[in-house]
Amino acid sequence: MSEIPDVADNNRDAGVVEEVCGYLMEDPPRSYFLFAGAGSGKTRTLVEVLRRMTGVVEHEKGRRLAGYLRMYGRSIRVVTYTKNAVAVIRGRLGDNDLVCVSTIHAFCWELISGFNDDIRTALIALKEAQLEKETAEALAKPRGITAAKQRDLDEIKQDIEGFRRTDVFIYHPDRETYGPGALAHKHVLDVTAWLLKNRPTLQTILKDRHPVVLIDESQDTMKGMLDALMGLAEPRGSGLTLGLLGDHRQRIYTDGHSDLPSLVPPSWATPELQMNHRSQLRIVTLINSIWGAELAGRTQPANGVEQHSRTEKTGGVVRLYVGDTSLSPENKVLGERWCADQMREVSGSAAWSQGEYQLLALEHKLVATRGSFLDAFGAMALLDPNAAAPTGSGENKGPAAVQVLLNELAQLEACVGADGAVDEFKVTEVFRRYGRLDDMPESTAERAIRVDEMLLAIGVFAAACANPISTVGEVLEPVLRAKLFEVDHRLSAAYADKTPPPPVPGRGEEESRQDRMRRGWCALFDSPWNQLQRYRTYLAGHSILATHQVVKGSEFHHVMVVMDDKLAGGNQISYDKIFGGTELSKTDIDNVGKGKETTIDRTLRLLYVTCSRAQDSLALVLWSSDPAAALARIKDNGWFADGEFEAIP
Ligand SMILES: Nc1ncnc2c1ncn2[C@@H]1O[C@H](COP(=O)(O)OP(=O)(O)OP(=O)(O)O)[C@@H](O)[C@H]1O
Repeated sequence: MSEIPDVADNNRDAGVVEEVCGYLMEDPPRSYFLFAGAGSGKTRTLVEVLRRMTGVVEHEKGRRLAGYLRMYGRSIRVVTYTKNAVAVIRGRLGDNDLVCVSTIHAFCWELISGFNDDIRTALIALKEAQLEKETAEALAKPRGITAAKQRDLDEIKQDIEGFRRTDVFIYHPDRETYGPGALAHKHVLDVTAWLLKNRPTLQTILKDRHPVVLIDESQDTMKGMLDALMGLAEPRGSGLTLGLLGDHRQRIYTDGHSDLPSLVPPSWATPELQMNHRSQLRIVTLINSIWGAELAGRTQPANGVEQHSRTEKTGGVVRLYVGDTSLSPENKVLGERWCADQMREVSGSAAWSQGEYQLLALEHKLVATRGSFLDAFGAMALLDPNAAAPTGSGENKGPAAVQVLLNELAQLEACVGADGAVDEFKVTEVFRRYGRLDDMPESTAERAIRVDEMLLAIGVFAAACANPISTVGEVLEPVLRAKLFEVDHRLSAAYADKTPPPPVPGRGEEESRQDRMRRGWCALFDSPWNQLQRYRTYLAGHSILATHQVVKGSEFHHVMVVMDDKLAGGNQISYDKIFGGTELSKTDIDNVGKGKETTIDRTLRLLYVTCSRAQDSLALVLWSSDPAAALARIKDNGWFADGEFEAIP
């Protein structure tokens, strides 16, 4: 074959940048939905469009648009899903005052901050609608409004009263805000969506500041905001032009619209990227077949662009290994090691034997088991189920009450050598960083006593850290006794409380928040200290272990996807159903009948996202409740060729 068709093939999307620029510069501009599949280089496309539209790259119409934006003090708004994506786009664009890039939370807050009366009205309207809906739903049930339900309804009424009494609302897109008037992240999106629909002034402000809004990962963007913006962009020429980038096959959050492509108005342009620049051919064909599969229990349409791999990426290895889910966690880890050895052989890549592959697991608990920090993770999840695990947004801080363990003590531990020796210079730096040297006693004698007390405590701390069997409680003891750092009052109170943990609630039994927290504290103090380090690494996203949900936008040469429904909890996802080891449930069948989203739909998308992270080789490990049945179905469904799947011995 000559080289010309190859180049042409790899460049099949080359015209899309110009095509999109064309839509945005038509008079009036035309909104568009860019279908950008996995690894299609959507960030690059977005940046290239922006560079042309703002006159960075020579472009006649772009120069005119830049002049117009500058004259009216306007800019193009780009909304991304994570802060990381903001940094990537800003980095690639350089200094460009005609483009404003932010997350959706920062965008919304910029629009509404300071409009306290409007925020209050919106919050009250939203809560009143919720109250009305929940009351009607409860009344429709045979038992009517139960005592527990009444408590919930009263809480909503109290919230409404609280809003009425609030003068000023506060918020920060990058952290939790506390205290009177503090808004939660979700509130800010709901309020902005409500105001954009109901307040013409805000509509005018938006159009006046940002006549063009481009939204990345639109399949996962909160429905309410998307609806409000799509409403404002209609009819064409209304003063707001929208560009949505997305891939509905990669939707993994429930916030987004379930079938965005079908909602796109017919007047919009729908350009498509067909290339997958990331993965080798075999991986691209696998993800194409996964998406195209006709599976029992599937309700979502198989619409979307069939992807093409780059012409030089002709290889790639995929394997599916199936084992018995009733094995112990230890045996499963051994089984996964066996799979990695097989991958080493079939792919010829040493990365598989050197632990240099990315393990993607369905669930945080599974990751914590594989990463040997289950006790610490379990305790954190009891203390604050919403903050214990990393999330897709990159906001991974862990429960607020234990921050001293995750920050100050981690830094203090870094001053301790493997032999338990303490680097006093570094220790002083850590104390200075946290302002702990500011209020040392004035008098020399008292100062010397305090220094001795601190050094003694640091010595005990260092010895406890160096001892591999120390618990969190043991390491914490000298820190609290000598008041080395400022500690959240909940942590010190829990430590001082020596009552035993309440019993674990039975199946279906409700547990009060206090009991759950007390169990969490006791479990945390008893957890091995060395697990915290692994937990911190995981939280920060630096671990080779990750859950499917947090790998949005990432890519890795070698990927092992571990699928174990047993550890997943809940019934939102089931790989075993997709691969045939478990039958569909009655609810699944009912949902299919009603055309509602099913477990199969959700799982298929998660599988699509995880598989499409791999560049060169991909191992799927399924822990099934019926490995023989699953293997028989896998043989039939055609995703894998003979020799590409086998049982884990
Ligand atoms: N035009 C191109 N030519 C060569 N390589 C490209 C091109 N566009 C993107 N790539 C490479 O392909 C890979 C995937 O690109 P990128 O991560 O931007 O895709 P994406 O569309 O954001 O994917 P996903 O939605 O799956 O996260 C990257 O390694 C990138 O450098």
